[in-house]
Amino acid sequence: MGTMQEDEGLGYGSSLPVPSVQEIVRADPKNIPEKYIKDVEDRPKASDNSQLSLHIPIIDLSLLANGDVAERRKLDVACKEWGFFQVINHKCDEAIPKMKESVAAFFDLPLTEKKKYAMAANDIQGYGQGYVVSEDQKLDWNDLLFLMTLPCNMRNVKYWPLTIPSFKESVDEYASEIQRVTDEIFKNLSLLMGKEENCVKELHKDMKQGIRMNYYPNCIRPDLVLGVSPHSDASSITLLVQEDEITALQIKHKGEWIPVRPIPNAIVVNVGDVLEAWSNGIYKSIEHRAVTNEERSRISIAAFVIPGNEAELNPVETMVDDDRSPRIYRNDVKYIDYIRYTLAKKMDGKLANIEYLKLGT
Ligand SMILES: O=C(O)CCC(=O)C(=O)O
Ligand SMILES: [Fe+2]
Repeated sequence: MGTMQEDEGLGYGSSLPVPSVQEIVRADPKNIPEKYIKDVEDRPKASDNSQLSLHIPIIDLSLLANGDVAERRKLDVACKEWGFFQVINHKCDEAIPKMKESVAAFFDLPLTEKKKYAMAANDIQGYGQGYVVSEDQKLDWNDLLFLMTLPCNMRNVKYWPLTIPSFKESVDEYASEIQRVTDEIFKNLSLLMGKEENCVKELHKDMKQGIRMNYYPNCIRPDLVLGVSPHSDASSITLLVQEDEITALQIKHKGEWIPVRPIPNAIVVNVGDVLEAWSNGIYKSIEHRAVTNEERSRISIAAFVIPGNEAELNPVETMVDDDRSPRIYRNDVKYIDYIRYTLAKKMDGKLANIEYLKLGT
């Protein structure tokens, strides 16, 4: 592993150290420190739109892989109207449970052990909390381990808990299976965008994958806190696996928070800000958040597909039409500028981040 990378971090930004929520709950399950109690208007509401969850599109990857045109059209509608879909028949059925077990084994380690993989002051990789940039911001009910996983030369082993026997093997297998699913989705998106099938892949220049492993402790007052505050992802797409029995992820659809009810074994995929820009806003990067519950902790695993630093975020020319869809995104932003901008500010919903990519800002 190159020492340069170890010393300099990813160059994306950093996050301030805060206590482990898992330890706060372990010490006293009744204690919810003030810093985690959201302002009244930001708290999750009990009113529940779970009926709408039934309409979130389901995409069959095996049909996409067979060139099924109807399924490809479903993918188009999913990215335009929802920005979120659940993928079935992806053939990751062995890799997913192994990955979940290894992640659970990590969070089961004693705090002193986990701290050996703590984020360095200049990096977002490692064990810690996400997007903490100011001493007085409200915090999320979440601990995480973030690792760059692909390509292999991006890995920084000092953050990898290799004392867990299965960890590296599970992540290796999971990362490459998720890459296979990603490639299939990108092929289809390229065709939908009127391009050659390798177009979206090439737009990334040096495509990378980073995996955020989230641990959300249970919370005696789920009405006061959020597992993850509303945000959109600074990826091209994100592929998430979660627990089959707990509904926690919510997406903002037509102004309402809608829970994504898990389909056992499915992978939840969402459009990130980068694909929104490439598609000139035709595909939507949707705000989402996660809530907690009183009874059970929850693990989720989010694989972010990330372009190289030098990748340009210009809209693809086939998505721009002076009459029907004039260009609304800038032609002069590189990924590194964008990621630095987003990580430097508090994670406060989608608008602020995506605005940076739009014309006239
Ligand atoms: O845990 C979840 O369901 C959402 C996680 C998420 O949005 C993220 O890690 O970016
Ligand atoms: Fe997210």
